[in-house]
Amino acid sequence: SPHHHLQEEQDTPITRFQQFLRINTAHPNPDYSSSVSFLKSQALSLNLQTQLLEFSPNKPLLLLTWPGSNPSLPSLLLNSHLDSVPAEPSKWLHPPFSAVFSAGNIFARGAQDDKSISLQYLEAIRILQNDFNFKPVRTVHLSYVPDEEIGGLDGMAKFVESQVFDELNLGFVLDEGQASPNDEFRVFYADRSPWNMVIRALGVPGHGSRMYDNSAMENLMKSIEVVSKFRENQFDLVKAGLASNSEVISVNPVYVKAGIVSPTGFVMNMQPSEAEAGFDLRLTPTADPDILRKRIADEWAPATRNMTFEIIEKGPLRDYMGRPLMTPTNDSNPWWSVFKQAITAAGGRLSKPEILPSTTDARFIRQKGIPALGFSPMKNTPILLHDHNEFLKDTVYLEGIKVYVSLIKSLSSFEGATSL
Ligand SMILES: CSCC[C@H](NC=O)C(=O)O
Ligand SMILES: [Zn+2]
Ligand SMILES: [Zn+2]
Repeated sequence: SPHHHLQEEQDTPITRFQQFLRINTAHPNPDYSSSVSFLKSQALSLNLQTQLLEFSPNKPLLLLTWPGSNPSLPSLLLNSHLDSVPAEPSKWLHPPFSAVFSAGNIFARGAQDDKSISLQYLEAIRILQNDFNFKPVRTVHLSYVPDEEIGGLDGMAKFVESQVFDELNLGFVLDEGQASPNDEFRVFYADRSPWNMVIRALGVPGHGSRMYDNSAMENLMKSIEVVSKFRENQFDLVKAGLASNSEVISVNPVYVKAGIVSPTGFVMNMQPSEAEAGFDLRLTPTADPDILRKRIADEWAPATRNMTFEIIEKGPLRDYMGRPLMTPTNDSNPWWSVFKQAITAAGGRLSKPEILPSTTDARFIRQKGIPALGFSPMKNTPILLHDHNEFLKDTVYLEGIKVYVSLIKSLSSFEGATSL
């Protein structure tokens, strides 16, 4: 239709957002090269410097730079990730990488997490250049990193250890947050840290009809009961209003694996000699990892019941000084008041700073001792990251750009001392 034709011809913040969302960045094969080309062309139109880094084969990291008038001051970094979690198209109203515009909402995997901020940063810079003729004092960098959704080990974790990163001389970093269902923006000063835990049981095999002690399944089920009790105690704190969701340690079972399998299915009359279960654990920044490990060894997977366990720590728990990975949100952090004032100046209100229930690449930045806040300006928006039918409203997206105009303006022209 002519109308459709007209829409395709337009180049607006919304059509640029749709174009970016149409790149299939889902794991396990995110199309990094198309995303990088798209972002590079945007960067060129803004006269930003571009640097393509590659810390792992075929996992590019795009670094953009808007030089400040006083490059000796610590710089600002606006970070986002290039990749997305997968989607199940059959469970969506619209194909997840079609970026369909429907009743004001743009539907796509990545609309909230986190392609919105990837482009809002750039759109804000476009406005600052074109409408305000603004020139930053501090240099502003933008990083587009691979692999955040699978732990960041080939992305941000390697970037922060590089010489390029050191030479950025970063003073403050903004990374992604989560949507806010109410009228206040949310801001995150810490992440919970993930542990992948597998517990395994060995036990006495035997005929499916026999009752005896110490089968692998019995041993595993006893453990699952103990873990469930711990989970319930943590969750009770939340339900009683004594802690928020992200202020307790979460543990959730994600798989169980056992049974003797034949080509026709599970053998029903044999009790297996091995069984295992996997759990997603999230530790609060101040949780004591040694105490938790001891609890796991003593109570969740006791050797006395032929149990073993394995923990894979997905990233750091402490910074180089041994401190929990938390960015101060008080007067000890000069960036905090600049951040807060910039939100107010944009007409926004902030809710009390929170710990993020999930995990982002900001933990690698905080580990280096650099202050970082998680922030995605999406208010009056349902929290749909990793969910079906992820969407963002056009007006929310556009208002977010204005918030970043204010933030980039304030943070990059702040000339006070900033060492924490
Ligand atoms: C093991 S690190 C995984 C990071 C991931 N980040 C976003 O969802 C998360 O699960 O929180
Ligand atoms: Zn994300
Ligand atoms: Zn995510």
